[in-house]
Amino acid sequence: MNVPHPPSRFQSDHQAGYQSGFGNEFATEALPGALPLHQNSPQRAPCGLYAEQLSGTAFTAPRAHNRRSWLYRIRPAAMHQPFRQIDNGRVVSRFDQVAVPPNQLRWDPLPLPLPQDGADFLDSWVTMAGNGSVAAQSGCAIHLYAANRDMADRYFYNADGELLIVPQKGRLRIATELGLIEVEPQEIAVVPRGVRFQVMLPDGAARGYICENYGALLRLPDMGPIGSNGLANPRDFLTPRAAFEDREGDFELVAKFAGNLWSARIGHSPLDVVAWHGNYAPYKYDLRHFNAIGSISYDHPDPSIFLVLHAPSDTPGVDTLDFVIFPPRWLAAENTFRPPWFHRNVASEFMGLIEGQYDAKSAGFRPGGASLHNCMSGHGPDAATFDKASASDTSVPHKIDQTMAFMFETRDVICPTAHALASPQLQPDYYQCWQGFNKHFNDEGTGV
Ligand SMILES: O=C(O)Cc1cc(O)ccc1O
Ligand SMILES: [Fe+2]
Repeated sequence: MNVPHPPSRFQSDHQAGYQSGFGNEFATEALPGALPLHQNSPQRAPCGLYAEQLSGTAFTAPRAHNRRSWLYRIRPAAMHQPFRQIDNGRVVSRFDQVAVPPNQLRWDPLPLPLPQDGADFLDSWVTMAGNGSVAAQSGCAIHLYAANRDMADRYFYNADGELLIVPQKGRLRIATELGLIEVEPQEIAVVPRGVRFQVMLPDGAARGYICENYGALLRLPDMGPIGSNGLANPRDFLTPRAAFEDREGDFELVAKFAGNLWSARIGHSPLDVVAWHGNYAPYKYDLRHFNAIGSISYDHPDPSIFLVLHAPSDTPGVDTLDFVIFPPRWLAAENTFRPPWFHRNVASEFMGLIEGQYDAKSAGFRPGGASLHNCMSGHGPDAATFDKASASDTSVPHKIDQTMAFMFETRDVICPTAHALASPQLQPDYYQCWQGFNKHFNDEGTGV
């Protein structure tokens, strides 16, 4: 049933403004005086609003990691009809159902939906792979989206994890309870577990990647000997100012909870938070601001040097999830094989490409595509890249430009879904890129 609703009236104190800093204690109000001062839960909150706490970590988490926000809203979040289970579509949350091949895997980009097969951001999720467990709050799922419809009159929240959204094509306008985030390709957005939101597509269509992090909240890495500056700088992370819509109608609230999708009717927009304060909030980051650090002498550092955000495990130094990028940068290492080397890792690697070409692959890894190299599966430069880099002049620096690749790297094996293994986008001949290596070996002792 299509009931016309009044147009969205999204009100913000600074429509285009964000607050800067990673995990800061923010305070923001879309109406002057809506935020109570010096107390969270006054007997009667200002402007007739309801006060509500949203916790992202245990109440007793150490102060440095404790994340919660206080929301001052037109109606409490509890006010909606009961949820009923709906079809999960192509969203998968269990990864123990498929025998995981140790093969290197690569996929072409997902086609955008045809106009007649309209799909909004949420409809369009296709789970490609994942690990861990929603119930144990550890691991992650990796989804692709390819959408061509706004999420009009429906809203979503994910109780299973925070969402790291990596647009590859088209902008996203993510209206959340805590304010509006607009992202374009080369930017990322993170929507915390539980935060309700709606996604609009200003360009009519959009495609990208989502990492659903079931584990500890993503955070900035410690930097050790790098020092106090570099990599992703905290002030480049932007959190929206309070913005709200006061909108009544017959709307849908979709929840992802315990691995399944659920739908409830709601008679008002849940994006009705007029003011909030705290440090549990969505944010965005422009990957082009990443301060890439690399070798200025010889050899190629481990890709952990390009870590943007990570979700630590309970084992010091071992992450459940790393988000790593391969941005434009100068390569200056002398007498060095400069592209990614051949390797096998204990960790598992799911890669995507936002723009351009990735320096380990001469062809076949396309923007919007994906690759998966699991625990101890050999991979690295393809034969053409190896030949070129082995012959290049390393006495001069070389700029890798107009590219942005990324990697979701995990401690646990990344298990592809049945859908991903049967996908028409799967490249059956990917292994061929490592078949053309010539034998250079000679036993006379001095190289090739
Ligand atoms: O596999 C890849 O292309 C990612 C990667 C890049 C690199 O420079 C070193 C190791 C690594 O896994
Ligand atoms: Fe790798």
